[in-house]
Amino acid sequence: MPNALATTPVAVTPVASAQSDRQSEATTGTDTSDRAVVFQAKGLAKTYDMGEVKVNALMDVDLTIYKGEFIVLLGASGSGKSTLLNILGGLDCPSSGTAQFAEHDLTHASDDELTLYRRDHVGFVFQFYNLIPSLTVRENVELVTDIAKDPMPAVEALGLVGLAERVDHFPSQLSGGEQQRVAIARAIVKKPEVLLCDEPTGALDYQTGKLVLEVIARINREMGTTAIVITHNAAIAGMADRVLYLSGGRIEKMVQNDHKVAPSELTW
Ligand SMILES: Nc1ncnc2c1ncn2[C@@H]1O[C@H](COP(=O)(O)OP(=O)(O)OP(=O)(O)O)[C@@H](O)[C@H]1O
Repeated sequence: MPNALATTPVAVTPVASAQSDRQSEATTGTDTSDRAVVFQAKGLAKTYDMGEVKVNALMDVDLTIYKGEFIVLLGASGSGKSTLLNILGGLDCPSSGTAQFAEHDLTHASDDELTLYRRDHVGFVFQFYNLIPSLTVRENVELVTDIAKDPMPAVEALGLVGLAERVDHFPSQLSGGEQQRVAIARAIVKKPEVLLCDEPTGALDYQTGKLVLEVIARINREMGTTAIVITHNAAIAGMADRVLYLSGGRIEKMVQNDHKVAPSELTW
């Protein structure tokens, strides 16, 4: 089987991209033409076929995401946010349309190719931290450094999330916010190009949620990691470069923020 991820070159022309991007650029006057494209989706659709019932989770999504952007995905429950994130992260495949990561074709990739794609390029953070309770904080992060191509030391990643002093503790000895920061360290230790976060503050209180958002913003700012964050909290939109509003499986609106707000300044 051809290695679609490794071999499919794609001529990407950012300005001639999605209608919704043109709408965003027209609205904000932002010129993104000189920036590298990380993700490009065209006519993306996902239908879950449940026999008699078909669920159109995603429809007609055109989207271009640029290197280093901080994107927030907002939308009602069931609007397709996780479906879109999962396709971009190689956890799911579209029913039609195309999705590209840089020069890699995600649409026709095999399971093995998607596994390699996720391993080499993507860091995931979910609402629940999924740490292994019997391993220390350092060992949880080293699970990734053991298989990654060019990781940073686990302790360095834990330093970036402010947990250098806690490396020999077990998850049960940490608060929820600290465990989520370990999960972020585990996601970024392999220096992924993209960090995909599905409701990373969903299980956290106000102050702890802000701390976790600060960490994600710092990774985005200091490592240049493209970040896409799903949230139900509209206040978080203020920290994004660009906000995508999903409704009924479609991108309803995109808004470019002229000024980003630091998470510490957000209120809700
Ligand atoms: N594996 C699946 N099988 C069938 N339907 C699914 C599946 N996954 C998602 N869906 C449906 O697709 C639609 C979009 O779901 P998705 O999880 O992407 O929404 P969401 O915006 O992330 O919602 P939430 O904010 O509640 O997490 C929903 O109607 C959902 O029920």
